Amino acid sequence: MLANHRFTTLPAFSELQAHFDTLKERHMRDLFAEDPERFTTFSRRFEDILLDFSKNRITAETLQLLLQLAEQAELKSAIGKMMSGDKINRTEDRAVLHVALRNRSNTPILVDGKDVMPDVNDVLAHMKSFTEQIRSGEWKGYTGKAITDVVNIGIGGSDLGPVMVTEALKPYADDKKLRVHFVSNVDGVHIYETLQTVQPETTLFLIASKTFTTQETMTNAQTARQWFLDAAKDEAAIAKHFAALSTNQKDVAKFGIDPANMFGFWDWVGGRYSLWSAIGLSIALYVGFDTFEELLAGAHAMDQHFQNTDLDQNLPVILALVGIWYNNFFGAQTEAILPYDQYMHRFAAYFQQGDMESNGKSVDRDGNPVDYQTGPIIWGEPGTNGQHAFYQLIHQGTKLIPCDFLAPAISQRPIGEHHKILMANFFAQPEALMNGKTEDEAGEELRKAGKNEDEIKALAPFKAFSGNRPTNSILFKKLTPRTLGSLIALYEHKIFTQGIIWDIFSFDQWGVELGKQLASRILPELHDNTAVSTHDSSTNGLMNAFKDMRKE
Ligand SMILES: O=P(O)(O)OC[C@H]1O[C@](O)(CO)[C@@H](O)[C@@H]1O
Repeated sequence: MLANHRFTTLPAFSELQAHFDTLKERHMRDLFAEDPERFTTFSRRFEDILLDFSKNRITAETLQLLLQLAEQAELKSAIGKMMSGDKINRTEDRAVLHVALRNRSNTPILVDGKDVMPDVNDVLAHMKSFTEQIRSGEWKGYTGKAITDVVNIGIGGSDLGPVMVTEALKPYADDKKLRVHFVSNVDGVHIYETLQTVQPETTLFLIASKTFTTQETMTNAQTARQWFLDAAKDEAAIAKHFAALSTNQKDVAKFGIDPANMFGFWDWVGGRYSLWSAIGLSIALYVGFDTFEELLAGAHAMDQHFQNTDLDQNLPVILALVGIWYNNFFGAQTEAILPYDQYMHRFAAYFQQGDMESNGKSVDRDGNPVDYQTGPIIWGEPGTNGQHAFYQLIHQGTKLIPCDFLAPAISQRPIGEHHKILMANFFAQPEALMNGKTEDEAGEELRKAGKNEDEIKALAPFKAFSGNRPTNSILFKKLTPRTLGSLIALYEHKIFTQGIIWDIFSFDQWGVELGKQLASRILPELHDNTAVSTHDSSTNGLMNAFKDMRKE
């Protein structure tokens, strides 16, 4: 069981508040000027990953107090509890063991007294042999042809991780053994457009759903099944073209999927932490099983770092603490994740679910409403695209938006000057956000450009940048499977750390239930043209307008 505490009554919390008052007006430009060692003091390395957090509004004292906060929240003990299979997801009475899925050292991890590792290894072995059969062409479809396309049907955690990772590791699929497609939205457009691009006789469908009851996924799966049967005209052919990634054996069997094609996992794998499980089968099929294992190994290495490294050297802990500093003291509402790597273009979207579904909570572990801020709004797009879209607000808007910049030192696709240009931007943006530009500096530039003093006076306020806007820079050698695994685990553990310190449960997601319940109540009401009057006037009005529009 996790120990409860009231976040705002931890001794370090009030010390941080007092400290904040002394620091809030200080400019990072001055902090850098005062300390030539600032980069060394506020940067950490893990394998090929460098975290520079020196461009934050912190001093050595801030870091010390934040570390005390983590200690007072008993973070170390909480990490130990997660890693050893304690049922820390109390509202669902479950352990939280995505770390077991990538536990490459194979040390036993017990849940209810039973080591989970043999089952984990069995599923990995099953995934491996299946992957090899499909990729080698040994596995034949119902007309005797090899599989060329894999369609993963899933949503949320059963989609976002595989999408993000297959995009990120595209260079590792250069052998072009298989194409992968992802269908998530219940909007029929999504499955329609995907089915336009594949052939029944050479397509493998992966029905990815932890519960195997998710409305969107089951609707898409039934449509895919029907589309397939329209061509194959034989239910026996399903065994060659459908596999299930799920914890729900009963419903998988009901759907008609051969039990030999079911890849299981367990209730202690949270949906948004499941890409390491059977849910990652599309990844393994796309990049090959060895590459998938490297991804697992990278995550495992980060798990060990998180568990065994002192808090002040611990990358996930530092990221988490810096986030708390802005969230709870500066009042920042959002955090941007900005990868300068086109292959990582779904990284922010992935952690939108990872972070917001985990820490979007307003009740503490005692069941009391919290009187402080918890999880931030996560958003972001790859650089440099974002620079030409929303960075204006980050540079000159009224909101404080802490940003994480991520980039590889070595491009997967070194072409001409592209990577150096990309990296020049990666270095320039955090520098600009930190330093800003004073009105005097802006005026001087205008003077040099030939403007007269009246023009300078009129224009300089618009051309000035306040600066003092915080960033973390995460520079890594190359986006290898191992590094990607480590980066994902880095953010996962950041989320865990923040949840522990905020005294909330990060591994349930009750907030998604109400909308689901209402949708299932509304669906039957859409089946005929009868006017609806059972909801509030807005919902009634909208539903009735919908019915009217469809009459015309
Ligand atoms: O894998 P499943 O059971 O289909 O769930 C999909 C997603 O739905 C959610 O439960 C939220 O509705 C997520 O937590 C999960 O990742």
